[in-house]
Amino acid sequence: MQQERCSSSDRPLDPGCLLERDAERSADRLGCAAVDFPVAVVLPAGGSGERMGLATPKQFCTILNRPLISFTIQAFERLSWIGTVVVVVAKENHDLMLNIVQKCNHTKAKVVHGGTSRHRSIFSGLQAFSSTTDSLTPKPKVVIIHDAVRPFVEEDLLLKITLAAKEQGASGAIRPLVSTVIATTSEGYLDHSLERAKYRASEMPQGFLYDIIFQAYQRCSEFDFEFGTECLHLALQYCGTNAKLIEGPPTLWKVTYKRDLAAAEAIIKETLSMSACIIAGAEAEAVELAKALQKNLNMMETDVIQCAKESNTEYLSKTRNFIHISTTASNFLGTLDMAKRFEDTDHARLYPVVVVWVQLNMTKQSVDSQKTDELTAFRSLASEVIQGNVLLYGIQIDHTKVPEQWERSVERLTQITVALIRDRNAALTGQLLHA
Ligand SMILES: Nc1ccn([C@@H]2O[C@H](COP(=O)(O)OP(=O)(O)OP(=O)(O)O)[C@@H](O)[C@H]2O)c(=O)n1
Ligand SMILES: O=C(CO)[C@H](O)[C@H](O)COP(=O)(O)O
Repeated sequence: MQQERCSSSDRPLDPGCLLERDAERSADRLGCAAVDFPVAVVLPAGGSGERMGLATPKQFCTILNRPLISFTIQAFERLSWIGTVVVVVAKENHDLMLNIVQKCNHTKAKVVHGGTSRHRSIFSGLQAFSSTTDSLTPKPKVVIIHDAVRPFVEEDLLLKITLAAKEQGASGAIRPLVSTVIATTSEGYLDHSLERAKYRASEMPQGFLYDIIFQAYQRCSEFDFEFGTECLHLALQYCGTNAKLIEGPPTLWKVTYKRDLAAAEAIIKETLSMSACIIAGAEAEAVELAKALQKNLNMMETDVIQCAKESNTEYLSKTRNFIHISTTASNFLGTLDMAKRFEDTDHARLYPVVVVWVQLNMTKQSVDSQKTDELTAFRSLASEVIQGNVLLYGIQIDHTKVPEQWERSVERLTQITVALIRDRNAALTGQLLHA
């Protein structure tokens, strides 16, 4: 197997850690070493998403075929040092949530019913651990509370929050304020403004010694339950625990309005488009095209390999984008094999896998009937594998020995490939485009 790889040192970190990268694997090892006490999570997901203005509560809105809440659960579940993830939902969404848990295979998730306010829902989630009969949810030392609608939480921050909560009793993520906060008079005039540099926005996740936050909720007032928005405040007011504040990244923001869903989708798509694997076979022209494509795809981390053998599964953990170059007209058996394998394995369960079949035409001799058969077969394969979350596209490119013409074709091939990978548009699968 041949392997060539572009440098990745100047690339941004994954928001939401969608793919298992080396840095995360080592962070998880660090997490395991540093966290030698039980940690659990409560995800309040019992709201109705009024400000989103959709019939479906925002935590159940889908991004790339998967409910938003599943991304958030996965951000915790993938960490070996985190135990049970209690998901708190409204009673009427119980079955919906159980279906999501089953379909997305969220093995650490436990679903409980929430209340009429966020604080009531969080308290319900905490009570799941105080049951003496349920051995599935033993009481943790530290509990992380995180809004179900903040899908991009990374391991290093979770680790800091957890360790600070263990030391101080409470901890929370903060961000600098974007706008200045002002107080208004009852007549709608400016009363005074706060000195922005002195204040921070309180975000999530927050971490607590379980006993402290549980006691704070037991002691807090009906007014707190109904109108309060800050768990850290409850820990301070009712248990005298001053939270340690930790600055988090901008990706912690809460999906609140419709535009936030679009932004979350864009972040996920961008992250999934950061790498690709080009499978070129052994033929000289295909290898030449693979190298030209790799050079043009310089904004992505790319590997060129000869074949996608079952024994060689290393490439699977690195990317969810595959470009298969074949020179034999009408022969997409290799692509078929690969697409089927993704469908059969778990690789496409959480994120759609893109397979771009590049057909390098060495001659222009294929007759129209042959082309129609080929397209029909390709479309039927694409509609089959999309059931397993594999998005299959085709691009034809004519080989030419005229350098300028070839360069233009390769440039077009690059642009179409990038557009298909970035957009992950299900409606375009089964199309045979021409570069
Ligand atoms: N009774 C409630 C209300 C809110 N939440 C959860 O608390 C988190 C943050 O709240 P927010 O963004 O306000 O969600 P919603 O209440 O759903 O939105 P809105 O205020 O626009 O109605 C969300 O994950 C939401 O599902 C909850 O578990 N139980
Ligand atoms: O980040 C917070 C906790 O400190 C917010 O207060 C929390 O997400 C509440 O959500 P909302 O008030 O918008 O329902």
